[in-house]
Amino acid sequence: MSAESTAESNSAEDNVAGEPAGSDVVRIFDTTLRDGEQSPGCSMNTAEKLEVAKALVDLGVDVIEAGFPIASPGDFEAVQKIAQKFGDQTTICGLARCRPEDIDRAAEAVRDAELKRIHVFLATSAIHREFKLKMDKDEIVRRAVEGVQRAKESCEDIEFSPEDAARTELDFLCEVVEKAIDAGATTVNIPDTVGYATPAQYRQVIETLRQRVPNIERAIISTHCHNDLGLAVANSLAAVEAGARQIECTVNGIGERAGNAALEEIVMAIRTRFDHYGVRTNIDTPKLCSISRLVCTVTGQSVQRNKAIVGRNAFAHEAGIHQHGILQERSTYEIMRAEDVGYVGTNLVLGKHSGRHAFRDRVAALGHSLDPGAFEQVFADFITLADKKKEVYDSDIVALIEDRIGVVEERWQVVSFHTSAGSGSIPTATIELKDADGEIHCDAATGDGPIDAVFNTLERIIGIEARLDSFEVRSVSRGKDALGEVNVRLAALGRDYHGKGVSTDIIEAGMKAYLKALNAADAEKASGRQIAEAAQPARGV
Ligand SMILES: CC(=O)SCCNC(=O)CCNC(=O)[C@H](O)C(C)(C)COP(=O)(O)OP(=O)(O)OC[C@H]1O[C@@H](n2cnc3c(N)ncnc32)[C@H](O)[C@@H]1OP(=O)(O)O
Ligand SMILES: CC(C)C(=O)C(=O)O
Repeated sequence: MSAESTAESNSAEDNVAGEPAGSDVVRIFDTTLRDGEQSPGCSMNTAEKLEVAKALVDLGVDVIEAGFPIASPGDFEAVQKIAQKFGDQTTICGLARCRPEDIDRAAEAVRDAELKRIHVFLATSAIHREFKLKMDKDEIVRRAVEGVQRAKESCEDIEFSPEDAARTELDFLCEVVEKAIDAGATTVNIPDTVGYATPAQYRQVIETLRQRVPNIERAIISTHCHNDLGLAVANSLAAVEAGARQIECTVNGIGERAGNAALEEIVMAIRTRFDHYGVRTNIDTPKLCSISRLVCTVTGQSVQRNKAIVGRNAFAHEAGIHQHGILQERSTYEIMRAEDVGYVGTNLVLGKHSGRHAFRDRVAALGHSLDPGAFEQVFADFITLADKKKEVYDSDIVALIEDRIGVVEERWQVVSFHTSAGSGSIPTATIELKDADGEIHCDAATGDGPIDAVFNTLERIIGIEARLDSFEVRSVSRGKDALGEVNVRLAALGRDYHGKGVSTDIIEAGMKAYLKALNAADAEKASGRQIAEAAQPARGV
């Protein structure tokens, strides 16, 4: 039976969210930009968040939790811009504590979205009540109800989360959920905040809510599972078996501590095991790998090679017996097709004589849509690369696209560079950079090796001292002339920055990566200067 035919056979009884009760659609609520961003080292700027939001819309997620607007002006701005830009295509959600100021700020941030949601949360477990919130059960219920009611004044679509639900006494959880629905919640999310649940136990929590909460059919039951014991995906799927119809998850499973349930794993488990779950999602699965790589690029955090669905080895077969089986019949060792998740292999592609039409087709087939300006830049990079390299692969094109992602304003650009190194000589770099006003700055420095010398020279010209925390280099495709990709992470001006660069010359790739990170630091330094200047009383008036 196809997913579509099952969808048609649903019961017609509607809940207040307009979804048929017992619907076979599992909504994907993506929280990469909120819980994912809470992961150490994963913070993103507004331009990067907009880039990820666009990819999430293209992927087909049902809800984007774009941030926690009260947390900072930057968070507010990102949620507001995402709401303005994408709020007519998918639901944009802002998170709020059960506090009037949080709820009003979240309401303001999502106001311009046609499809909007406010997500209010309050912890309900005994540990959180006693030690964190210092509230008794009555106060929790009162604050939860007041929070939902206040949110309801500015938005129809309200989600309520009893934080740490999986460790909450079941009787009390049922009471809070019932009152939150009566107050107007259209989705009730049951978080396993600390990743403590097991699949059987979590399944039982959802079943109990469905049996004991009299108004439960008026809301969608949602999951939000953390991965502290590596059970986030298994727990989310167990909840689907029990009737949950929204899953909160993040791309690559990033998030607080060990992370959240990984979106790509949830989606492919539901799709691949339709025979078991009998439900479907709205996700365009061939875009899974490209969004995974996008999130790696903007956060500077790569996924491990053996990561399910999106890891480099997810469809690689090394052992002879497996290769033999695959050659006879693919399904002997593969339960899904690489093309169904947009896995980028090493297909030989285009050459320097290829035109824009063929290149645009290939970019689309790789799961990317570029605006005309970015397309022209990537096409120019491709022609330059095809001139240098005998064979250009899909993975090279992906690297070129990602090299352009998140590049908003490059305050400093390379005009030329030269390095010298070798035994018996002192490694030296000489670099010319152009600043935002077009002025050329040239300097030279030495280092422990040519890369160190390049980094020291960049710091001297830009005037920012940085500490290099990590430097990773990998080959993007095969062959000695392969593109090298360098990822750096550095600390400067009290913050962490990361950058990625690609080139067939790994010294140049390292320079591009370090410059991207220093450009981001310098942009923040400049905006800090502007704020400080604006705060000064005007002089000479
Ligand atoms: C499980 C989750 O992922 S929840 C989301 C977590 N995300 C974040 O925390 C985002 C980043 N956080 C922040 O920027 C800040 O913590 C802020 C702006 C939200 C709050 O900052 P502050 O006002 O300085 O408070 P601080 O974070 O130190 O303490 C939290 C306060 O909120 C209260 N609180 C926590 N959760 C809730 C809630 N759901 N509803 C109402 N109050 C709550 C705490 O009891 C504490 O109150 P107190 O200040 O009266 O003691
Ligand atoms: C705000 C809630 C849903 C949360 O992030 C958690 O409980 O982990």
